[in-house]
Amino acid sequence: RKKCLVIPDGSGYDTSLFTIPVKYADFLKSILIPNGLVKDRTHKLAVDILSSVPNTKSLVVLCVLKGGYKFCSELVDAMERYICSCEINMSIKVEFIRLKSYHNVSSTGEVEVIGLSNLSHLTGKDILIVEDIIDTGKTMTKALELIKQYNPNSVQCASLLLKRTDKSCGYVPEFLGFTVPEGFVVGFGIDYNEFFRDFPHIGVINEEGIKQFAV
Ligand SMILES: O=P(O)(O)OC[C@H]1O[C@H](OP(=O)(O)OP(=O)(O)O)[C@H](O)[C@@H]1O
Ligand SMILES: Oc1ncnc2c1N=NC2
Ligand SMILES: [Mg+2]
Ligand SMILES: [Mg+2]
Repeated sequence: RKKCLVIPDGSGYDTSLFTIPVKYADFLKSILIPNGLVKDRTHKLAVDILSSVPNTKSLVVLCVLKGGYKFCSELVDAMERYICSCEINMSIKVEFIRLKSYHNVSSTGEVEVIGLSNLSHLTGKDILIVEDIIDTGKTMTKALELIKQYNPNSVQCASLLLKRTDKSCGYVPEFLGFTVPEGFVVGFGIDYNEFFRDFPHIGVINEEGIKQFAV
């Protein structure tokens, strides 16, 4: 598997070193990956992905909502800039699928497919699934199972984060931004019960936050 950036166990910057939205200030333990580093790493992933599909004329990017939206937007923008500046003849279409399995800090074990956009036009296409984080791997396993039913030409996955956890089913994406230690991460599209998606950095929620926004 290609290299990725390992965020070591015990990492984390003091939140006082960054601008933090007031509404979240008391509910974060630390900043794991600042927004700038997230974007820098994403831009390199865009080049890695395009270098791995030299003869593909059209790529379908399948964004897994809701968590994947910020990473997918940043990744596709970087891919389009590269395609344009290198004068590559290629088109990218973005499609969306909504999968949900988390409640508070745990996977429910069931992956709910919400509002399935018709995936029939994935048949015969080269697909890149884009996710924010892979933890147990249940969501990605479900996504792959769903998509393969439509006989695509190829399927690869890009995930911003991979959690180093013994709960993992062992699935590893073809393209990966960072591996992160145990701990519930939030920000850059990643939520805790729909909170923190708008938080610009990847941070670790604290116990007060887990209580404050529990459902
Ligand atoms: O590998 P897993 O253990 O399945 O966890 C990873 C998945 O869980 C989260 O989605 P969530 O269910 O929170 O829905 P959301 O994307 O709308 O936040 C996250 O965005 C990934 O899709
Ligand atoms: O750490 C996490 N933070 C938010 N959402 C998810 C996480 N792991 N799987 C889903
Ligand atoms: Mg998700
Ligand atoms: Mg979520």
